[in-house]
Amino acid sequence: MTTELRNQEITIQPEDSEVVLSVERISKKFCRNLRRSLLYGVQDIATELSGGKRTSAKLRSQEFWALKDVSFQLRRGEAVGLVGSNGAGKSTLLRIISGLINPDTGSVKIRGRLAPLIALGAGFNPILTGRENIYANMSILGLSTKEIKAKFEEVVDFAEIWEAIDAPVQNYSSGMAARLGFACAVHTEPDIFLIDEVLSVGDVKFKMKCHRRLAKLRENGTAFVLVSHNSHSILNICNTAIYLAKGQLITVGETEAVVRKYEEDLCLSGMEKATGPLILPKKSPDESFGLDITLVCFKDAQGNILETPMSGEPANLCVECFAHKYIDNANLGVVVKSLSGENDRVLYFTSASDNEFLKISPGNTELQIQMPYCCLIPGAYTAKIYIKSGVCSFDVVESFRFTVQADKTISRCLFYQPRTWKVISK
Ligand SMILES: Nc1ncnc2c1ncn2[C@@H]1O[C@H](COP(=O)(O)OP(=O)(O)OP(=O)(O)O)[C@@H](O)[C@H]1O
Repeated sequence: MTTELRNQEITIQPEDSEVVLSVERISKKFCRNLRRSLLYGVQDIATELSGGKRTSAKLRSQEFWALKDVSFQLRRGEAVGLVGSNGAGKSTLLRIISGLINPDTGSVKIRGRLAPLIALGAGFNPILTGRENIYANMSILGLSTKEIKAKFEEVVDFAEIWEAIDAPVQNYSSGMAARLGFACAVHTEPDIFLIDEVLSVGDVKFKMKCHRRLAKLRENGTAFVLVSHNSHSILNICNTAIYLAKGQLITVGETEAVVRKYEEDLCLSGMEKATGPLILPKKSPDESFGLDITLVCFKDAQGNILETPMSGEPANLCVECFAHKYIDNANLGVVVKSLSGENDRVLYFTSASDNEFLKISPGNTELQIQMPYCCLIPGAYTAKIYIKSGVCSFDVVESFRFTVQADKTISRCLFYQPRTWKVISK
């Protein structure tokens, strides 16, 4: 499988008839201060009324870019997932695409009918009945009264709200309102479907029904933009993904690679990205127990220092030490923990448990744990490294922090397992 991650640059091809959605250099700024925000709004209206031009590409005091220069295209039948942490700008992007808010710069081109399913039930009037809301909602989504009449029973059947159809929507449970919102949107048979986190609502049976329906729509050429914090939904539904952070498009490309990059960043965020060798201060003779660890690092098979080991690639964990005397049965131990906190102890090995008793001569020595491949998945780790002889401890490094990266697609599991595939005819 090829892993393709692109940065911000994207070629917009307006002539491509398969393109149903083209988002071109969209930027949107907001102001966190409500009073100022209202003031700017009034100023902008006044400028426009007096024939002037808004300086929309510049930030005023207390404004920030919720989206900056975001471009992408969506073709018929394609599904793109939007990933990014809270406040990254995903919902803002969907709201701009659906026309709920205007961008400050850039444009959105849509070919065909668009159905935004941005907040389930949000498009409903609570005092109107389910029946009345179906008509109101579907006509906003572009269907004629005749078309809605023809689909009405199907919508009610899908939403499974037969007995409550003439009750006001404010009396519906959140699940019922969610089902009705989904049913209205899918039955408009849109060319582009925008879905924001809504697949996580409803019971399992209804979720499965939604997924089946979405698959059918997609077969018929509907394109999707899906926002979800659930990577599994994105991986199962989308063939491409976009990773947003602080309003910027970080990467766009094949779903698994983008989700991996996002999760890697998520896992590393808040902690310093640890790379390179750990050099330890020299010990005075009083502090030493006869053998001092002087350096810990990873090296490749050729002996070059590895800033970050790569999943699936050879990696030698090297421990340099200075011995004051001859030691004939040293035991080197390594305990690796994940800094993401999910897995307590991910690796633990000692030379003694491998029946290797290391002989160390006085002076400088490098001890190597040669690993044909690094089995750790991308993330941040800490290793405790010690050298003992029996119960006598010579030296210990409490925390050697390192980061593992990957240049290939690593499936979402706990370890990386290198493998080859064969077909043997019998
Ligand atoms: N109307 C608004 N006025 C001011 N700031 C806003 C407004 N709408 C959104 N923002 C801010 O813009 C940024 C992007 O918000 P957005 O809702 O698009 O993020 P998101 O990626 O959808 O986050 P989440 O995953 O939490 O839903 C956030 O900092 C948010 O606080």
